[in-house]
Amino acid sequence: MEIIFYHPTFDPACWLPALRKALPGANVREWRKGDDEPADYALVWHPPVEMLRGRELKGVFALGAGVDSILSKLKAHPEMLAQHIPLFRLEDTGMGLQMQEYAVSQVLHWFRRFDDYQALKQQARWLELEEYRREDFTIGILGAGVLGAKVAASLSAWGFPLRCWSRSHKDLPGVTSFAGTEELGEFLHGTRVLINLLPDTPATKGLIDLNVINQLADNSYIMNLARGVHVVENDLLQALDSGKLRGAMLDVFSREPLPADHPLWAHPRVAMTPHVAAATRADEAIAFIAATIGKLERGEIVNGRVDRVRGY
Ligand SMILES: NC(=O)C1=CN([C@@H]2O[C@H](COP(=O)(O)OP(=O)(O)OC[C@H]3O[C@@H](n4cnc5c(N)ncnc54)[C@H](OP(=O)(O)O)[C@@H]3O)[C@@H](O)[C@H]2O)C=CC1
Ligand SMILES: O=CC(=O)O
Repeated sequence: MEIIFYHPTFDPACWLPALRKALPGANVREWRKGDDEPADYALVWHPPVEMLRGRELKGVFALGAGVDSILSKLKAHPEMLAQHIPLFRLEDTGMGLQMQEYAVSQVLHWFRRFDDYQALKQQARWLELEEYRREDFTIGILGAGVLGAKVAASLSAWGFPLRCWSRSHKDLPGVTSFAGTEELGEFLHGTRVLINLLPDTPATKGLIDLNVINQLADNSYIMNLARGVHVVENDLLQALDSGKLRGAMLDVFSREPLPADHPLWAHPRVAMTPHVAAATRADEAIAFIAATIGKLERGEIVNGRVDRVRGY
């Protein structure tokens, strides 16, 4: 079995030996420009078109959870990957726990008003603020897939009222489920903390705009852990300035790296991280890929296949 690997930033010296160990019998090589030798599987992130074009692969694995970049490239270059070649993505592989750490720590930060106390500290003011009550701190999670469900489970342990919004209804313990555009308004009404874990698809781009934000509870918070294109950044800034939103925690942006002159950098009630909410962990990703290839070779059912029409 021949496997080709391409990632613009991952170190092949770390990945290739680990892949060879997990897939004994497979020849794993780093794909380099000009390599058109046969391959059975490709493991990729932001692959050049010429790497995949014309290959009769048994499967392509995206080395991350989101497949928006590869699907948008495919839209521009449909010849890159024939429709019948299955595309897989990483399901959890350690990202769930990272998302839980991120979401829980930030929700508690807002709930215990550490952002307000930090602002008071800047003014050397000793002031006891009114406590927030859990019952006024409903958390709404956009996207209740692999990562959204994990985040919901971790917040549920802290006793917050929880709701999720997805395409289909979910049965998650302690979480009220809403589905489809017809239930979006009900989901937003009363939500105090909005956490975004949707995939980037034509249906979700620009979803978090002023219209959506205005339906949240007053003094609400937004945490974007998915993709920058989900949030209309000017609308977010407007809602922060009007006081509708109390704060935003952003991991992803419409442009990455965020340009140095972008107003989000300077906004006092915006906190941010540089797209690090949940990184691909080599060991767990390789275990998932090796197990999936094993199942594919044996003709078994596998997880993680992307529906290219649906877009995730
Ligand atoms: N910032 C970071 O470091 C990282 C960001 N991510 C982002 O997180 C995203 C989510 O990952 P993951 O949980 O694994 O993805 P999943 O595919 O498992 O979950 C996606 C969820 O979104 C829902 N959904 C999709 N389209 C719509 C729609 N139009 N309306 C309502 N709900 C919709 C799905 O509904 P249904 O269940 O009904 O199909 C599903 O619940 C990734 O696509 C990626 O962009 C991922 C990893 C790291
Ligand atoms: O943003 C990262 C991913 O895995 O998707």
